[in-house]
Amino acid sequence: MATNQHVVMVPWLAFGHPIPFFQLSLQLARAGFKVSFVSTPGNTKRLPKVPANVATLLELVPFPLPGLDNEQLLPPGCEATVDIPSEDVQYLKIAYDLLRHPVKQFVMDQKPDWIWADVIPYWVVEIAEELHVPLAIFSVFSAASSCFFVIPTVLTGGDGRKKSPESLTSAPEWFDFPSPLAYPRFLATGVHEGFYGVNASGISDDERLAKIIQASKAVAFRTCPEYEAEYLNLFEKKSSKEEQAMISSGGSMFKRLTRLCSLGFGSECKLSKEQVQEIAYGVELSGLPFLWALREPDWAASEVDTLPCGFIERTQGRGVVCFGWAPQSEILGHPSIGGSLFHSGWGSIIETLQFGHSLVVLPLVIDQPLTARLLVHKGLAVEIERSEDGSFSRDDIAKALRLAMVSEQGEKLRSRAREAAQVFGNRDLQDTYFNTFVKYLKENGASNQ
Ligand SMILES: C[C@@H]1O[C@H](OP(=O)(O)OP(=O)(O)OC[C@H]2O[C@@H](n3ccc(=O)[nH]c3=O)[C@H](O)[C@@H]2O)[C@H](O)[C@H](O)[C@H]1O
Repeated sequence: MATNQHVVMVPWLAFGHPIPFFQLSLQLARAGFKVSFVSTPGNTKRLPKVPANVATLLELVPFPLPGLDNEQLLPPGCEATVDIPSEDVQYLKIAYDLLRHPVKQFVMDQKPDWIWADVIPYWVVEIAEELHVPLAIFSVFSAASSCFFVIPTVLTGGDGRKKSPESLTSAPEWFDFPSPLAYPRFLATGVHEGFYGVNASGISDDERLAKIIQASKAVAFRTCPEYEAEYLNLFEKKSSKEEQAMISSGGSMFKRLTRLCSLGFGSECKLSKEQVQEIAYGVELSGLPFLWALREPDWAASEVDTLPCGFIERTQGRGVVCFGWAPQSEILGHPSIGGSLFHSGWGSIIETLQFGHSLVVLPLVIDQPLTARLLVHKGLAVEIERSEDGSFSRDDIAKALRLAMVSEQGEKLRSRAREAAQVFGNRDLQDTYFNTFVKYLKENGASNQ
């Protein structure tokens, strides 16, 4: 059995991806694997420092993002979705796809035991096949979201039928159990276009995912059966893949629920002026203390312009707005945080539930409506009421925050969130899943072929 196997990690350039890939890389290095984490110089600089005790095993491999000819499709220095408007992500994919060349050379030189890829770099398939390196996919999405989109025929090597926007508004026909997963009408068209639409990169996200999944020996999910066993079983039943259930590295258990609410909307959501203002008025109306991680949006001339006039002054002493990239994981682990208002990004959900926080969700893009539906179905979150056109009101924001954080009828929600911490923050459980994952790697790596 190979010892000190070498794993090459290839995450996508959206921060909900490199962070879990980095956490997994750290765990593998601690387990004695050599890990090469491939990204761009700007992104590797934004990751936490590699601890000294694994610095010889975990290497960040920064490949400069190739320039996109002189059309300046991407402003210089933009290396992640957080740096650009949503409509420019297609150009980031073009630049990212050009990394296939340095990555192929690296794999040729290093001869690793594994390539573990994300859902976007479909070109790793050709590299893995040509250089005979086992390929697998690490899904930073939940098993439920993956089951919703990965059509069974794709899993068995057939063509993925492109679903219609209408079909996204109900649970897929291949779900053999009742499921709340579905998109509200006001998001279905946008999500459909984002996943199935062909963009400037020349290949749609669903085709990228299908190519990688079909060529992968295994699929690893950042989750656990205690939360979504029915979806993990469905995925396994519909595919010949083995799948490893595991959860991200947990933090310390959260002991006390106090009333400070943290707000964050991930790295991909670009909130409009109306949305930011309505959220601000809602937080103000709730009367709750808060900490808001707010990235300055493109439409604001300055940080202060982002918020309603006088908001900072009126909430002085009760709330803090942290502009720019905030240390979210650390904030959530702080004993004064009692709950979170999030966009329902899977990474933030895992980070929140491991501390037993009560959750208020405002899903906006990609898989968020699905992860929100499942959280509400399991009694772990309250979702902000939305109108037909997707808009929401400050009153609904305030009502949901008070229900989740302080009101009597929210006690059941809060106690369920505390119970969820027994799973999402359970190190023993995570170690069990991780050790199963390591055993699989060692028994199926290149040197065992
Ligand atoms: C998986 C998928 O990738 C995307 O992730 P996105 O970045 O939006 O959100 P998270 O998954 O919460 O990931 C966000 C990650 O960025 C970290 N963070 C964010 C903001 C900040 O100021 N500081 C931080 O440290 C946060 O701690 C988390 O680890 C898609 O939306 C999708 O919905 C999600 O399921």
